[in-house]
Amino acid sequence: MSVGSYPTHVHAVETTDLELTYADGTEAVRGVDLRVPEGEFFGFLGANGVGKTTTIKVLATLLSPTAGRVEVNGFDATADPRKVRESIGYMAQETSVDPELTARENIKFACEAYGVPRGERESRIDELLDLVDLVDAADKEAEEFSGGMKKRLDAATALVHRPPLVFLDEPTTGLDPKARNRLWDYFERINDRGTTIFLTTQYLEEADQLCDRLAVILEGEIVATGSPDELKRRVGGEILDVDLGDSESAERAVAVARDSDLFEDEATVEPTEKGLSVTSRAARTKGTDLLVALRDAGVTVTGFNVRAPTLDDVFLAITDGDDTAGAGGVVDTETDGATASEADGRGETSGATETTESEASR
Ligand SMILES: Nc1ncnc2c1ncn2[C@@H]1O[C@H](COP(=O)(O)OP(=O)(O)OP(=O)(O)O)[C@@H](O)[C@H]1O
Repeated sequence: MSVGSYPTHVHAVETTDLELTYADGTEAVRGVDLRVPEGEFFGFLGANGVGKTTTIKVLATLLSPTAGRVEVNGFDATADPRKVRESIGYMAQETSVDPELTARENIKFACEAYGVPRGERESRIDELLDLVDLVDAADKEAEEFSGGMKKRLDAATALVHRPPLVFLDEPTTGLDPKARNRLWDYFERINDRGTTIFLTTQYLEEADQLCDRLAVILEGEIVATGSPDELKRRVGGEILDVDLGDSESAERAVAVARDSDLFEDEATVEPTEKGLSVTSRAARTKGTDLLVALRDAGVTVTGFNVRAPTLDDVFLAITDGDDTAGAGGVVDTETDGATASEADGRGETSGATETTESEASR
C-alpha cells in the first residue's frame, strides 16, 4: 500500500506556540512547538492529563487552538480544516468500530465516509484486511472480536484513504502483550511504507521500540525532545540498583552513598521501593566499593544490578520535577520542542471550540 497522492512537505506536523485553554479555564496546552518531519515515527509521551489528547485533537482539527499556529501536511488547521482532515487518519482512544457490522463492512463504511472511489473499494478492503491480519475474520461481526482485533480493525479503518499522516492515541492501552506486538508490527509496516506516525502511549517500552523521536509533555509544555537513545544518554550514566534487607535502612544507605565520594557531583542517589538507586557514570566501576561502604555502615544488601537507563528512568527524572531533571540534563532546553510560555499574563480564557465529531473525518 502506498501513501495516497497528497502534496509533500518537509514537516507533516508543525506547531508554533500552540495553546489550548478549555472553556472552564483549564490550560491544557501551554505554548507547544512541535516539528514532525514527514515519514517519522514520532512519539508523544506524558502522564495522564498532561495534554496529549488535547494536542492531537487540535492537530486533527477536532478542537480549535486558543492561540498559536498549526500546520498539518502543509495545511493551516484553522484556515483549512477540511484539507487537514482529508489528509490524516485518526485512531482515537475510544473505538470507532461498529460491533454489528463485520470487519469487511466496517472498512467498507469507512471507504464510503472518506470518499474512496467505488471501483477501488474492494481491493482497498482486501489489502487492509490482509495488512492487519483479519482476512480469516473478515465476515464475522466485530462484536465477536477480541480487544486486539477491534483495535486492528480500528487502525485499518483510519487508513482507507491512504493518509500520509496517522494519529494514534494510545492505540495499545489495555491489550495483552501478544495483541500489542501484532499492532506494533502493523504500525511499523505502515511507517515503512512512508506514512508519518504520531503516537501517544503510556508504554515507554512501546515508544522505545517504535519511535524515531520523542517529545515529552508535562503540564501542557514540552520538556524534552530527542531520539530514545539521546534521551537515555542524557540521564547521565548507568544505573546501579541496590536492594536492601529492610526498607528502614534506605535512608541510611542513601546517606552513605551520598557521603561516599565515590560518584561524581552530577550523580543522583535516590531511595527506591526496594532500596536505592544510583545514576552515575561510575555506577559500574564504583558499584562494589559502594557495597563495601554499605556493609561497613551495617546496611544489609540483598541484591544489586547495574544496567543501562531505560525510558522509564528518563521519564521519572523528568516527571518527578526534582533536581534530577535539572541537574541530570534530561530536559532539553535547546531543542525546538522546548518552550517556556507562562500561564500568567494570558488574560481571560477564550475557551476551546469543540468541533463536532461528525464534522471531522474521524
Ligand atoms: N473538555 C474538557 N474541558 C475541560 N478540561 C478538559 C477537557 N478535556 C480535557 N481537559 C483537561 O485538560 C487537561 C489535559 O487533558 P488531556 O486529555 O489532553 O490529557 P492527556 O495527556 O491526553 O491524558 P490521558 O492520557 O489521560 O488522556 C487535563 O487537565 C484534563 O482534565
